Amino acid sequence: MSVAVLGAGAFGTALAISLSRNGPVTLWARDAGDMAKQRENTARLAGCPFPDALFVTDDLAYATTADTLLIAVPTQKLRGFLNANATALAGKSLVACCKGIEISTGTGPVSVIADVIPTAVPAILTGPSFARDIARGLPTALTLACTDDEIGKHLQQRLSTANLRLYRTTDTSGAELGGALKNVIAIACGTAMGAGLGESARAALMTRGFAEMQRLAAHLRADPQTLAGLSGFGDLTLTCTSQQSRNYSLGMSMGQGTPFDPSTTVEGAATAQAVHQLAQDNALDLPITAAVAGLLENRLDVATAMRGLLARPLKEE
Ligand SMILES: NC(=O)C1=CN([C@@H]2O[C@H](COP(=O)(O)OP(=O)(O)OC[C@H]3O[C@@H](n4cnc5c(N)ncnc54)[C@H](O)[C@@H]3O)[C@@H](O)[C@H]2O)C=CC1
Ligand SMILES: O=C(CO)COP(=O)(O)O
Repeated sequence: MSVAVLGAGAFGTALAISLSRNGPVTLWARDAGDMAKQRENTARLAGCPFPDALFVTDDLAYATTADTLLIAVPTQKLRGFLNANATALAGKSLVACCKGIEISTGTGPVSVIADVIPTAVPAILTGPSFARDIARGLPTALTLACTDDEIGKHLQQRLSTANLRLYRTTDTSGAELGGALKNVIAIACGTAMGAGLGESARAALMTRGFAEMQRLAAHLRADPQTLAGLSGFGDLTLTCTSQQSRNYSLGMSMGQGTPFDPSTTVEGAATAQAVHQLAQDNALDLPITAAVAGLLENRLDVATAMRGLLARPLKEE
């Protein structure tokens, strides 16, 4: 099984570095720039040199001769990327390596792939992992979700390494929801910590945020077990507790009232908007998501958002 990673941001580069410890891997970038010469992605993942088995190219036709393609572009860019390259991607195993819900459709990456490239076998690789940890070969466990279990088994074998352990599921819906929704809750947690509301408040937001994740997943008929696994609870834990997370860091800036670089990829911002819309359309009660959407759209300030959450009617857990 030959592998190429399409998209050379931090995560795509880290995956390509990690997988090339198993055998040859192609990393495709729109603008390969000096990466091939420098043998390093200095813009997105500085300090992580490329192994010899990693080949960098900006030739998509060449990269897509691999039979397994990992797509690591941000969720809101995925449809455009697929549409632009539909012919080359037809009939392939396409593994989404992004976390989010598309604003225009309210669906996740697996559904977007199935919609644009119906002949492809879509899958998703998701779970708790920072790009830098993966690139350094630190121990990591992720979820590989593919509705076709036989193909899922092949992908699990090929994409696991000595330090990157993949667990398998056929519940693509649960896996993509966990990865998308935890980012929204991480923004909420970062905001609380940035505003000095304390670690007890963060624990409350994580727990009640997880309840929101489960509520939406149940509504969309995802398996609750998936949400309790690496792609849900696991990634929620990592992202809500680490300043390495861009979602958490955006929240910290909002809580502190400090500026944040708008060019940073923060998937939870668009996903908060998409999920808030989904909740409204389906009469679902997702108050933390609503608060994050309100903060991001400047409809709410932090104090008002927190007061609103605390003043909700008391209920059973
Ligand atoms: N950075 C991390 O630690 C992790 C990131 N992820 C996920 O990986 C996805 C990508 O994030 P990062 O790599 O961190 O972002 P990044 O901001 O480092 O890179 C995004 C890359 O996508 C490329 N890109 C954007 N639109 C494109 C298009 N139409 N065609 C080709 N390339 C395009 C950009 O040029 C850039 O290289 C996100 O969904 C993120 O949630 C998942 C786990 C860990
Ligand atoms: O998804 C991630 C960790 O699992 C990376 O988080 P950020 O996108 O918030 O940096």
